[in-house]
Amino acid sequence: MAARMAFSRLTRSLCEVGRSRSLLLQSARWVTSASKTLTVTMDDKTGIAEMSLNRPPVNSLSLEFMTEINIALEKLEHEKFCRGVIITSAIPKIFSAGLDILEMYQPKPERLSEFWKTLQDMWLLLFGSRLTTIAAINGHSPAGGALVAMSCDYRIMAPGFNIGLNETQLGIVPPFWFIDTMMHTIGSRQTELCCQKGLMLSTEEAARIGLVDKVVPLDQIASEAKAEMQSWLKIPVAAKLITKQTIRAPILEKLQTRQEADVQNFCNFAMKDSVQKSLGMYLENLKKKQKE
Ligand SMILES: CCCCC/C=C/C(=O)SCCNC(=O)CCNC(=O)[C@H](O)C(C)(C)COP(=O)(O)OP(=O)(O)OC[C@H]1O[C@@H](n2cnc3c(N)ncnc32)[C@H](O)[C@@H]1OP(=O)(O)O
Repeated sequence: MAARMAFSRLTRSLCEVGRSRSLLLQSARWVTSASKTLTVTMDDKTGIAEMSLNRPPVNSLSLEFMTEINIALEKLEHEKFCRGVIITSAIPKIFSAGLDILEMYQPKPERLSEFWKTLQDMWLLLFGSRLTTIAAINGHSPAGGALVAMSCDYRIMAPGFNIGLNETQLGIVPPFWFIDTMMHTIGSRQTELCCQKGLMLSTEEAARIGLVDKVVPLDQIASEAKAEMQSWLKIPVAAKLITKQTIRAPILEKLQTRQEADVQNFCNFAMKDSVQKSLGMYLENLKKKQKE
């Protein structure tokens, strides 16, 4: 029921944004069509898919982009030959800048709630995926970008970048399920330190506290992610999946049982004058930084 509702929301969002994002089976590989912002390929010999994010300038997660990601994730989830997916970025030095702040700044209320539902769906799909998921983090990964990475089963990151839930630095609060995902990854003490201070950790710092599992040079990220995936795919699939579900089900259920309330909370919070002011100032600083 919940999955059907999520899927119908996805379809509705897609119609609303008026863009067609079908995945086509071309000979042995799945590829995205009609889209420059997401490329999904599947190696039918190994069952390993790669999803490459390509929304310049910084892979920020807009309603349309997340809708596209969700449709691709749904498709891979139901593709019986697919066993694992590697998520990476096609944009140099940026994995994802997180949520598109422009979606939250001076928003239209209807679009704002659709935006949040679509983000919830993305997290539910990724964190709850039957597939083995690996984030090949080849660039900076703040906030929503870190959420995508933390929702995967394994994280490989190149040196020289930053990752973390930096929401408090923007004067906003990380939602409970962002925090839960981080607690699941690094435990509650480290999560509290990271989230209260809105820390953006270097790759090495992130590896030290287990936010990242492996550090490899940028030019080896793709091959290392594939090698790591192969080792995960050797584990008996049912045993691995049931274990994953046992660990993640309570975390998923917490959001599933209060999705509507969470949307309402977010919209009320985002529309507050003080939050709008913080977001406006943050956007201005980003632009100023560019001119300096
Ligand atoms: C209300 C409750 C919500 C709670 C949950 C919130 C979750 C989030 O994800 S909030 C978003 C948090 N993200 C960030 O704080 C990242 C901000 N961006 C950066 O730190 C940097 O842009 C960078 C490290 C990702 C990349 O740096 P650089 O390569 O130097 O690129 P620029 O800073 O010059 O940015 C280029 C261009 O992109 C715009 N931009 C950057 N991030 C975002 C974003 N998240 N959303 C929308 N737009 C973004 C930036 O303003 C520049 O725009 P132009 O000046 O128009 O070129």
